[in-house]
Amino acid sequence: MSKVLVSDSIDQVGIDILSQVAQVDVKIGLPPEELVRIIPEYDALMIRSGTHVTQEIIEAANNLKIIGRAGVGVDNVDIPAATRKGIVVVNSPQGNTIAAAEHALTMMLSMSRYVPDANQSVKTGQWDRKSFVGVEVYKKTLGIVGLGKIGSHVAAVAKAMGMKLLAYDPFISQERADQIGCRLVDLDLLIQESDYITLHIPKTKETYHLFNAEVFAKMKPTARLINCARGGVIDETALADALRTGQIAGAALDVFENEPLEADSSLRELGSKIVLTPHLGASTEEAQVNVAIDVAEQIRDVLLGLPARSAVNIPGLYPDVLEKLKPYLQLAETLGNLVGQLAGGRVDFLDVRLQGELAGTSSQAVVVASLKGLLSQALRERVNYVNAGIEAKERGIRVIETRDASVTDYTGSLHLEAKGSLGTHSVTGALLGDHEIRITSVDDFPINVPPTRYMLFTLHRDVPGIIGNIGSLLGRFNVNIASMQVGRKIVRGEAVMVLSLDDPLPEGILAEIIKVSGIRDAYTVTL
Ligand SMILES: NC(=O)c1ccc[n+]([C@@H]2O[C@H](COP(=O)([O-])OP(=O)(O)OC[C@H]3O[C@@H](n4cnc5c(N)ncnc54)[C@H](O)[C@@H]3O)[C@@H](O)[C@H]2O)c1
Ligand SMILES: O=C(O)[C@H](O)COP(=O)(O)O
Repeated sequence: MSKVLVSDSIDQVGIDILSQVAQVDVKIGLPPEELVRIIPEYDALMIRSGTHVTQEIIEAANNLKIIGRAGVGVDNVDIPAATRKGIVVVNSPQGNTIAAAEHALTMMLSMSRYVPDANQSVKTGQWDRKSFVGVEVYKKTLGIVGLGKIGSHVAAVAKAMGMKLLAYDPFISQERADQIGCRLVDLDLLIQESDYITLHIPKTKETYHLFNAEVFAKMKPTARLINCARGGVIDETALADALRTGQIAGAALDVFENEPLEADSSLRELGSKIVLTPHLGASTEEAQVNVAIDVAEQIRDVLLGLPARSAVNIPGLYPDVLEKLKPYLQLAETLGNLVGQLAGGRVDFLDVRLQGELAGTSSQAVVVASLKGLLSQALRERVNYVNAGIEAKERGIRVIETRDASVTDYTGSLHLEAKGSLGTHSVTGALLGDHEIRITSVDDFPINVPPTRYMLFTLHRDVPGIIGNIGSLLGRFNVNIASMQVGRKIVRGEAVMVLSLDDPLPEGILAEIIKVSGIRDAYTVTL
């Protein structure tokens, strides 16, 4: 039975789903060295933002197939290391959208009306109505940085509260911003004109300390900043200075560069100018049920050999695409394996040509499947849909994709051409009505054979006697021929012969085959 480690607190509904297919161990708050020690036992790891899945942990994770992040942000997982190791990483892109958006709005309002401080004052026996005179958000300008799922929901609610909306997001179209009712502007203008700025961006190289001393100097002195996205997008030391010196009026933070926030952080000493919560954006009952179900189902599926619906490191393999392309992916893997062996080791170029009906489909998954097949001889079970692209890149394989919808020999066909240590070779394949794979050309010679485990390909002159000579040679070595076919472009010109064999070719026989008069070249392939 598979084993799943749950190392952050997740809703019981997730544990129940995982328990259908695996032994589930819940161990929260493990020190990193303990995680490194026990991770080899596990097939799957389920986390939230509390567990940092470092390269060291991934390298030790010799049985791990999937890391499930019950939430959105995967910046606490070393994705390149997981990808290289062939571990699929999944998240729940939408399960906590509403919770996070509502938390940002809560922070905006409670900061504006001093709710946390007023509450504290009443609870400590006071009745102070003078110190907590707030400001309204109505008719104020809200600058939204990152107009994705959470930013868009914040925009919809803020609009209903009568706020004017500005947005900065270099990856969002004007049309989308118009739909949401936001004026798309550059970051500088947003910083200068906003009364409130709310951040809904991921933490990346580009967004690290995006809000820094220079930015605070440009903000209105009455402006307030909200961050329910990720710690690290704000320079916290510069923010504390800006609040202390009155450069800006307030801040409300749910996320921090280091979590838990250090006990002596200067952010804790800014009184009513700042509202702080301990990363509670996703902490609603509804969101926790959503993300636990979403991610536990994906872990269960992957452990059962099914695809994941929200993998962040499998290019192009969305469930609907996958369902349609599944038979073609098998074709691509088989042809990739075949052309890789014909081209010899050290392939440095692969052309993936999608023909006929296939030319109209999303090619990314077909390319990944072709690469998986191509690399399977070298990497065996170490290569999968997760790491095929990165492995190919690291081996310096240049991949190009071409499309030719005009090819109509079969409904859809795939042509792969590879250049390797044995020169440039190509294969084409198609699917029959029942999804059976057919190899339909080798080095542009037309054939029609199903792939089999052991195959022999020869390039020869189309003259009498060759087929008989090869047949008797194989007979002498006790190799049984299951089927044989010749493909040629012109009579008595060059031709290829394809033999399906019941047994692998014994050592040394290929050299004997090449010596047969008329044979130019011979290749043996194991699929
Ligand atoms: N506080 C919490 O508990 C909590 C909960 C959920 C999500 N989050 C965080 O909120 C953030 C947003 O989540 P989402 O679901 O809306 O993600 P999303 O992917 O839907 O939206 C992110 C948006 O940021 C934009 N973006 C990327 N780089 C940018 C840049 N340099 N400048 C401006 N915009 C940029 C993208 O184009 C995208 O539209 C994430 O960091 C996520 O981890 C926090
Ligand atoms: O990215 C997210 O989904 C949020 O930051 C939530 O994090 P959490 O699951 O640790 O609450």
